[in-house]
Amino acid sequence: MGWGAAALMLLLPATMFHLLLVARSGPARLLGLPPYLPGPEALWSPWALLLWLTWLGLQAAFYLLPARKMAEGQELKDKTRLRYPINGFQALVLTALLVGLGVSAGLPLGMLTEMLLPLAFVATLTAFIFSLLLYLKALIAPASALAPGGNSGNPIYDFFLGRELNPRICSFDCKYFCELRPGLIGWVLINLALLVQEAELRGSPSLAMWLVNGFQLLYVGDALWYEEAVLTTMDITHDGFGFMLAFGDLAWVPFTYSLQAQFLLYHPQPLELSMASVICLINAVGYCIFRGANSQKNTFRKNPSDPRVAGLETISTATGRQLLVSGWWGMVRHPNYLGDLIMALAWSLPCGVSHLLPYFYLLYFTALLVHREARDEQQCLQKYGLAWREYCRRVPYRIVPYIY
Ligand SMILES: NC(=O)C1=CN([C@@H]2O[C@H](COP(=O)(O)OP(=O)(O)OC[C@H]3O[C@@H](n4cnc5c(N)ncnc54)[C@H](OP(=O)(O)O)[C@@H]3O)[C@@H](O)[C@H]2O)C=CC1
Ligand SMILES: CC(C)CCC[C@@H](C)[C@H]1CC=C2C3=C(CC[C@@]21C)[C@@]1(C)CC[C@H](O)C[C@@H]1CC3
Repeated sequence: MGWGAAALMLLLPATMFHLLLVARSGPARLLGLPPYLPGPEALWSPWALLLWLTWLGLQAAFYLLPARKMAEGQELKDKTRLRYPINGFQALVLTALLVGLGVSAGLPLGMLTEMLLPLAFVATLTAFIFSLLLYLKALIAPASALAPGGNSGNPIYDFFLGRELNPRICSFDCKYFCELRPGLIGWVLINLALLVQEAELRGSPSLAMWLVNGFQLLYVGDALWYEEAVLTTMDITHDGFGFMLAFGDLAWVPFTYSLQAQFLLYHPQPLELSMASVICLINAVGYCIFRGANSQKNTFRKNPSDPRVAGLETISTATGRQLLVSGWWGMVRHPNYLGDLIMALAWSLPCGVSHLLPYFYLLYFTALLVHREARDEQQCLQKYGLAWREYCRRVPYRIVPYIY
């Protein structure tokens, strides 16, 4: 258990650095060796540390600004509910304004692309230090504040999974903040810097770069616009906050999810307008399924008699909650994952088919969602018992109709 966690703590950062190095190498081979091993001078930069801490501080300040709404989380073990500010989209807009002002005043945004390696290094370092502090904080937390997993007694495993469910400093919720702000907004900022750098190098950004930037901005904008929905995800309601999420949120998301744009900067790809239109269509189909499914479930969970969902067929469960068996949730048991995967494909296609590297996200994400789906099934079976079995009988496919 502990060995597996230790191996992942080495393997995940190593994979991220491998991707960063390979993306800028000539052959850009996903499965090849990295072109060189970076020395300390390539990884460590006090400027990167300063920039990273400023970024975290800025996003924390945006988090603390008055919110348009305060949302309540799920009921906790001690029957209380935490309150969360809904101002993530506001943070995105404020960041965009600030960056826009900076660029018009001469800020060399494209230079950020030269700092990706040291920035990824300080983000990884922060994730380690932060997880250690969270582990120590959990030692003095009451038992009711601990997560169901992550408290096995094996320190390495617990450090990796995270012991406390909702670690907070006063009203500042560390996990909720990290899940949506610095990483997701950082991802689109890195994409933008890559676009600016491409314009500087080649006169204008390529069509492929525009598509990748546009699609991923839509995804991040959507996540922040529907921020409240994250409060019902297993990351917030079930998982502790440890190295896996801290590293995932702060380092993995910004530095590996921007891989397609990184690849395009160093390996420009021609893209016909007709092919670009097909890719836009694929992204639109994926987005409609993803958003349609997520909104249908959220609307239903908030108010089952809402006219938009009142006509859908349902199964009653012993808990008093119902499960949808028609509409998006009657097609497969995770229609939102299907939409997300179709979008992942559309993000890679602008990079052409000559390299496997830009398809890394699609491969990793398929594995992540298959694993996540299995965990969710387990939890739903525990929660809903026979009613869940009936749902599985009525809707036999998990993610892809007639395939899986
Ligand atoms: N880009 C990325 O890296 C990632 C993206 N995602 C995306 O985040 C979003 C959230 O995903 P995730 O948190 O995994 O899970 P879901 O949003 O799919 O939520 C699963 C929960 O939905 C409820 N549910 C399941 N089936 C039904 C039904 N038939 N009717 C009503 N409710 C049902 C159950 O909870 P209950 O009954 O308690 O309401 C279940 O636990 C997804 O769109 C996913 O694609 C997720 C992970 C990573
Ligand atoms: C480092 C590991 C391999 C795994 C880390 C996993 C994390 C990167 C993801 C766990 C759940 C996530 C969610 C999102 C981003 C990725 C992480 C943090 C979203 C915020 C993406 C946008 C969606 O609209 C909502 C997602 C919720 C879960």
